[in-house]
Amino acid sequence: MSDLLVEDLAVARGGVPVLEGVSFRVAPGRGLVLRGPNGIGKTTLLRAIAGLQPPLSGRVEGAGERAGYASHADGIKPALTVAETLGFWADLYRAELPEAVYDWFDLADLRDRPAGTLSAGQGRRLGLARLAVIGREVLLLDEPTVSLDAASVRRFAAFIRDRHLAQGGIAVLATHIDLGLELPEIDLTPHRAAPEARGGSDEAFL
Ligand SMILES: Nc1ncnc2c1ncn2[C@@H]1O[C@H](COP(=O)(O)OP(=O)(O)OP(=O)(O)O)[C@@H](O)[C@H]1O
Repeated sequence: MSDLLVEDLAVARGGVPVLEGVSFRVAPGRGLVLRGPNGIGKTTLLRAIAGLQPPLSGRVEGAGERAGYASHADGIKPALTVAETLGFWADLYRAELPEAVYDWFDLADLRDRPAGTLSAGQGRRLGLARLAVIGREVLLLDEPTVSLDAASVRRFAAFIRDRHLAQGGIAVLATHIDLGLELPEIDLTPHRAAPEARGGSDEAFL
C-alpha cells in the first residue's frame, strides 16, 4: 500500500481559484484533518483529490481507484430499505457486506426501514456505512459528522480508527468538530488563492 501524495495543488470552484500551493503526504494507517473557515475550499480540495474535478495545477498520487469520497449528501434512494441500500452498494462495488456494519453504524433496528423514512442522523449513519462496504483504501470525507448525535460521532470515529486506519487505510477529513482521533491537521488559511487569482476586485464595490 502506498502513500497519498498531494503536491502543490491549486484548485478552483466555479472557474475561480480558491486554494493554491497545498502539499501533504499521508501514509497508510494515517489520517489528516483539513481545517479552515467556511468557504476556504475544503470541499473543492477533496473533490480534486478524489478526481471529481481537475486541479488547476499540481499533482495527486495514490487516490484514483483507491479513493472513496463521501460528500454532505448521502446519495440514498428513498424507496430502498436500509438492508437493500447496503446490498446495492456491495453489489455495485463487487464487495462483501460485513454483517458487523449494522453494529458499527447502529443500523440493526433499522434494517427493514425504507431509507426515505429515516431521520437526518439515521440517514447520515446509513450514508457513512457505505464507506465500510465499498472497500476503498483512501477515504475522502467532507463533514462526515453533520447531523450525528454524540454517540454516533463516537461510533464513526471508532470505525475510522479501529477498522479503517487499523487496517492500513488512509483518511482525509474536512471537519469542524473534534473527533477525538488526535489526527494531524493542516490549516488551509495560508493557501487561500491570491485575490487577483480569485478575480476579486474592490472596484466592484466602488
Ligand atoms: N458552484 C459554485 N460556483 C462558484 N463558486 C462556488 C460554487 N460553489 C462554491 N463556491 C465558492 O467556492 C469557495 C470554496 O467552496 P468550498 O465549498 O470548497 O468551501 P469549504 O471550505 O468546503 O466550505 P464549508 O466549510 O462552508 O463547507 C467558496 O467561497 C464558495 O462560495
